[in-house]
Formats: sequence, C-alpha cells, structure tokens
Amino acid sequence: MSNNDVILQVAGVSKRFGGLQALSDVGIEIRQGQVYGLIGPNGAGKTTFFNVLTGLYTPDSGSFELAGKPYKPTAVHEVAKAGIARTFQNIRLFADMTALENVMVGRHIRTGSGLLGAVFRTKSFNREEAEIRDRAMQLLEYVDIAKYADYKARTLSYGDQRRLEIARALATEPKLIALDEPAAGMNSTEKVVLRELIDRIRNDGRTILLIEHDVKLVMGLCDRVTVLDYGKQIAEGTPYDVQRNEKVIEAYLGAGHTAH
Ligand SMILES: Nc1ncnc2c1ncn2[C@@H]1O[C@H](COP(=O)(O)OP(=O)(O)OP(=O)(O)O)[C@@H](O)[C@H]1O
Repeated sequence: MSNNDVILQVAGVSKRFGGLQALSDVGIEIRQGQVYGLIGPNGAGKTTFFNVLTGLYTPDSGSFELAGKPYKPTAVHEVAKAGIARTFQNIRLFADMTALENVMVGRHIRTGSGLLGAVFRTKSFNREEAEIRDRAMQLLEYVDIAKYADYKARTLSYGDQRRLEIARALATEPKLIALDEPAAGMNSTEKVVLRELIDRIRNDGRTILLIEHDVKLVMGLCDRVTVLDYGKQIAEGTPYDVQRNEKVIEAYLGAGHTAH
C-alpha cells in the first residue's frame, strides 16, 4: 500500500487536564477502507482522544492530517468541513425534526446555494433541495429506516436513532466517519444489525474510527486496534495480536479498572 491510502494520520497527541495527563503522545494511522478501533478500560482517554480529533478539546500537542492534508482540529465545524463526521455517545439528533430532515441537515454542509438561495427560493436552490431530499431518502434506505422518514426523530427506537445518526454522518460525505460507542445501550439483536451496517459501510469503501466498549464487537469488526490505558498507547495491531498482548490483558484485569 502507498501512503496515498492513509486517511488519518495523527501523531504526538497530548492533553492535560490540570494535574491529570489524560493523553500522552498518542498517535494513530488509519488507511482507506479500514475499521479502526480505539479501546481501553474506563478513564483510559478514548473520549478525550475523540474529542481532540473532532475539535471539541484543544490538544497541548499533536499533528493531524486527513487524506494527506494537514488540518487543525480547532473547531467542530472546521473538522466537519475537513471531512470527519462523528456520532456521539449520547445521541444528538434534532429530536423534533423528522428522520428525513435530520439527514438533510447533514447534507446541507456539502451544498452551495446558501442562505440567499433559500430566502429567494431560486431555481438552483429548489433543484438542490430536491436532490438533497432524494439523497437523504437513499441514506435512510441504506441504514434500513426509510419507513420512518416522516417520523420525528424522538419517536424512533434507540437502535434506530443510532442508525439515523449514522445516516446523518454519511450525508456529509466524510472521508472518515467516527463512531463514539455506537453499540451503547443496544440489545444483542440490535448489535448484530449494527455490526452488519458497519460492515456494509466499510465494504462500500468508507473508513471508520470506532470507540466501543463491547470488546467482542470491536474484535469482530476492526482491521486494527489501538489500546489506551491511563492516557498511554499500550498496544497497536490486529485484533488477534492485541488480544494476546500481555500489557492489554493486564490493563483490563488490573485493579482499579472496570473491564469493558
Ligand atoms: N473535561 C475534562 N476535565 C477534566 N478531566 C477530564 C475531562 N475529560 C476527561 N477527563 C479525565 O481524563 C481521563 C480520561 O477520560 P476519558 O473520558 O477520555 O476516558 P475514556 O477512556 O473515554 O473512559 P470511559 O470508558 O469511561 O468513557 C479521565 O481520568 C477523566 O476523568
């Protein structure tokens, strides 16, 4: 593989909260079409890393490249524009908008007519709006919730809301889709369906970063995994290797941690 295949290259990320070193010199490299897992016991720094990557926290150090271009994760909308779409551990949808409208919002960041087009309802605006609607509908079909297109987001089941969040993220046509604990709160049937969906997204050539507490899901899905413990990267590799790594086993079994 050539370097052109690298979608995300992050190096030397450190982040301190007061006296606590939440991340120390963490780096990952994700290649086109991979599902990349970030795991670790409670408090290991996974969410902090995600938040740094997506512009919610400012790191103390670190370099960031997306598809070969440096980017500065200084603001959430800049990160979205650069091409990273994320979902959240606590689902963040527009609860009183329909499922379709939620996906259309995601799509709008990639289109051109802007505010004046909307005010004057120009021809190009109307055409663009129809295209956005069609594409949003396709994405709802893709995640298997098209039948709920006109339902308010808050009326959907938990599993379906997560799928809706994924559809909205896909609508931005991201270079990387970052999923923050997508299986949280799901029952085992929903997890199976989620796994199929993530597999489908990968097979369609997308690149995915996944934080997930469900180790079985991570090991079954991911091409590569990084393990954090107390803010340090203690292992990186294939699920097969990582599961057999002594430091990893120790971190998960060690005192003071709850294994996930
Ligand atoms: N905004 C913050 N201010 C202060 N400390 C923080 C902040 N965010 C996280 N921390 C601390 O940084 C450390 C790493 O937390 P983080 O939430 O990144 O871990 P995690 O691996 O995502 O854990 P979990 O599995 O519990 O979600 C923890 O000790 C946490 O208390």
